Amino acid sequence: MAADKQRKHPLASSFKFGFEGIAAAAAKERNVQIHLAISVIVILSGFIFSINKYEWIAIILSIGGMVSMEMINTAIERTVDMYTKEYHPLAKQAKDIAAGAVLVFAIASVMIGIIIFLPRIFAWFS
Ligand SMILES: Nc1ncnc2c1ncn2[C@@H]1O[C@H](COP(=O)(O)OP(=O)(O)OP(=O)(O)O)[C@@H](O)[C@H]1O
Repeated sequence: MAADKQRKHPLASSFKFGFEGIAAAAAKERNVQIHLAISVIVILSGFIFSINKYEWIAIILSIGGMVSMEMINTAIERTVDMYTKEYHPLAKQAKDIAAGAVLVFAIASVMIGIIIFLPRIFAWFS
C-alpha cells in the first residue's frame, strides 16, 4: 500500500516525464528528426496553399500520429535492446512489427498528403 502510494507521481511530473521523452526522442532519434523536419515542410505548405480547417485537422492528426508512432517504435526498440542483445526471433518480431506499424501510418499519411496537396500543386502549374 505504502509502496503503491510512492509510485504515484503528481500530474505535473507525468507531463514533465512526457516532455523529457519528447526532448530525448527529438535529440537522439534520427527518424523522429526526419519526421519533425517533414512536419515543418507540410505545415508551411498548408499555409502556402491555404488549406481549409478540415484539411488542417487531417494534417494535424497525421503529424501527431506519425511522430507518436515513431516514438513508440523507438521505445519498443529500446526495451528489446535492454532485454537482450542476443539474436532472438521474438525480439525480431517485436521490432519488425513496431516498424511495420510506423510504415502503415506513414503510408496513410502520404495518402492524406497526396489527396490534400497534389490537386493544388497541379493547379499551381496549370
Ligand atoms: N535482438 C534481436 N534479435 C533478432 N533480431 C533483431 C534483434 N535486434 C534487432 N533485430 C533485427 O535487426 C534489424 C535491425 O534492427 P535495429 O535494432 O538495428 O533497428 P532498425 O530497424 O535499423 O531501426 P532504427 O534505424 O530506428 O534503429 C531488424 O530487422 C530487427 O528486427
